[in-house]
Amino acid sequence: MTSAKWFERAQKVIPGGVNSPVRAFNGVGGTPVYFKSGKGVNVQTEDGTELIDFCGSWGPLILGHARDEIVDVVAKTAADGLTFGANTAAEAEFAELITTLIPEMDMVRLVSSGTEAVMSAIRLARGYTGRRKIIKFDGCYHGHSDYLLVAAGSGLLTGGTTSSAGVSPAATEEVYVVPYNDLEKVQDVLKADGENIAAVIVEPIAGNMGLVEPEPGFLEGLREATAACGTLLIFDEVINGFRLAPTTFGHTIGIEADITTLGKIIGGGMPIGALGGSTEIMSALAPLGPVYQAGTLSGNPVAVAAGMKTLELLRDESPYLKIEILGKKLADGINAIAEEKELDLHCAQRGGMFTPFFRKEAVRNLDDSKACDQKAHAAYFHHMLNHGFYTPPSGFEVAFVSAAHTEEHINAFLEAFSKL
Ligand SMILES: Cc1ncc(COP(=O)(O)O)c(C=O)c1O
Ligand SMILES: NCC(=O)CCC(=O)O
Repeated sequence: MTSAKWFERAQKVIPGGVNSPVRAFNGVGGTPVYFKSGKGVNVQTEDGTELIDFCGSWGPLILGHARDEIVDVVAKTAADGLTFGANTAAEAEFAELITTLIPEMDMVRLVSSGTEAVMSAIRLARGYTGRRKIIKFDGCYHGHSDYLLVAAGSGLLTGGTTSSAGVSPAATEEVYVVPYNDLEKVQDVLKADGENIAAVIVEPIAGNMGLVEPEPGFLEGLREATAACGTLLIFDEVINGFRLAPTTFGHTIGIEADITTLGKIIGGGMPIGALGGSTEIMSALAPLGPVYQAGTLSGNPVAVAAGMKTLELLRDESPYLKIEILGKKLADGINAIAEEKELDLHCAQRGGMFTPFFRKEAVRNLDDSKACDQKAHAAYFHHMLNHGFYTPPSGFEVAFVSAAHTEEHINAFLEAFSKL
């Protein structure tokens, strides 16, 4: 049965036919593709076609689909029990590995998604500081917990709004929203109300309004300004973590956040999230401290096994230079073709993350990203799809090059792109 037929069936029993709005193709039009199987960079669809995947399940698949070593350990672990709701040796080993690879984390708590990790990090920051308010950045997305569904990126942006119905105004009234890369504004807010602000949360490299890099001094400035008034700095590294090196982005640039959240890559394709920080801050979590945080499936043995194997492979194989070279080749190629054909676009790229922005000028915040031509993005998306390449179905996302991609895949992508 075709994707179109499956979508028709699904829409009757699943709201919008999807289990996450970003999959609905609302930003690009047309019918979502139904995936059947994946290996390496290739996915097979219900339409009988094969696609080369540059979405990578929105980020977890830095080693590609169904890497043998990960699938093997998942199968073996699953055969020994899917969940216990009790402690396992593997979760202790996994926490040891994470805290070794991420020196700013003395302790880490595992949860089941990035959303949960961030939701818990915010509660922890409030509980630890005894303050209520937070600062977030316009266009950053931190999952779908109430406090953070304001001025949010990702699927909300794609849907044409940046907030959600059903969120109590009381929740969002406690959130200051500041443009990304606007350090002065953050300093002003902290100066005026710092003693009531529990945390500043930021995606150190933003990935939910397309790829937007922090300008020199921005993250350093956040570190300084928060430290000066006892406000915690939270780096949401759900996308960034283990993306550019086998550690956090914060660690690679020498900036220690007070709390770091992780997800995606650290589960190797299984549902997981994590939050970590110093012993002092993490000790505020129950059962040591007063901040409650829990989960039936937290530290799930199958997810932990997949995550452990993924981090070990990343540590031991270090595919990062290869991914960076391929990512740069892709972005340089797109930019050269755009120049030659006088297309109004440029490609932002960092390591394996890239976003073709459909305007020539640089994008440094949400307003810039919103000024890009979304119709042109939709045309690009469908053109690439028709040529056998799957990229995120929205102009407000990042696409991913993985360790499973090769130069041939990049050349083929550029060849197809040149026909745009
Ligand atoms: C930076 C960031 N934080 C949090 C989340 C939420 O993670 P999840 O979708 O696993 O709940 C995402 C992605 O969706 C994200 O990109
Ligand atoms: N960059 C945005 C996401 O990764 C979101 C995935 C989802 O909500 O399904």
